[in-house]
Amino acid sequence: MLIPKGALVISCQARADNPLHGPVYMAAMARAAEQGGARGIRANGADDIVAIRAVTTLPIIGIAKVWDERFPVYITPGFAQADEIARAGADIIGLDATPRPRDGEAVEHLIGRIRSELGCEVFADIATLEEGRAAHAAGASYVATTLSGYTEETVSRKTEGPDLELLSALVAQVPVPIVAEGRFDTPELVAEAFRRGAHAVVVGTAITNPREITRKFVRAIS
Ligand SMILES: CC(=O)N[C@H](C=O)[C@@H](O)[C@H](O)[C@H](O)COP(=O)(O)O
Repeated sequence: MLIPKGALVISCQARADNPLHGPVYMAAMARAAEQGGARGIRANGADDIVAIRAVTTLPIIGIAKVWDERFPVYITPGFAQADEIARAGADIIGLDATPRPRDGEAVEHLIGRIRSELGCEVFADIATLEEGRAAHAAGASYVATTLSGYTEETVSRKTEGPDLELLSALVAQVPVPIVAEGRFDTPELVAEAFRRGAHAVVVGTAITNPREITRKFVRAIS
């Protein structure tokens, strides 16, 4: 297992409209995260992954976001994207493991192919306990709460903070390393995730998105 128990993983992602978009900035973010004690990096797209791979030996959870208005699934929807990010240097392939429609094969099949053909661990982003169970049954190496609050089924449960209830339910009922991800935006919430039995915690926006961090401060004074 590449992500050690107790690891803080930092998600280094910036979309095209973000001033920090681009491999140079994301590689610098990854180096800063490593110097700060991160034990894994989550990154999007082959260009960023190549640049991050060149500056760190930390395990990389690679994802490839592809937006297609015909399908709700955008995190590594198919094998072609998984193959591309594995070649770029990702050790672990992160993907949307919900059963929602996607441009490609069924997720169970996709998980099996990533393991057997690419030899990579699979990091399953899910939104419900049932989806966590199914991802484990399909052979995922890690199950993460990433998509809670972001699928049609769970959007009504989206709170400002993370979905701690889902985290606890997964830890109790799904026998695979459970990763806390999504809106863990304070050190206290990260500590709470570990108290609840998380194997690792992924933090993104609160550490690597200065624009959102600034907005949070500005909201507090306006
Ligand atoms: C729902 C979705 O697409 N989540 C994405 C997955 O890669 C990222 O946009 C998040 O930043 C990441 O999951 C980390 O979460 P947070 O930024 O809340 O710490």
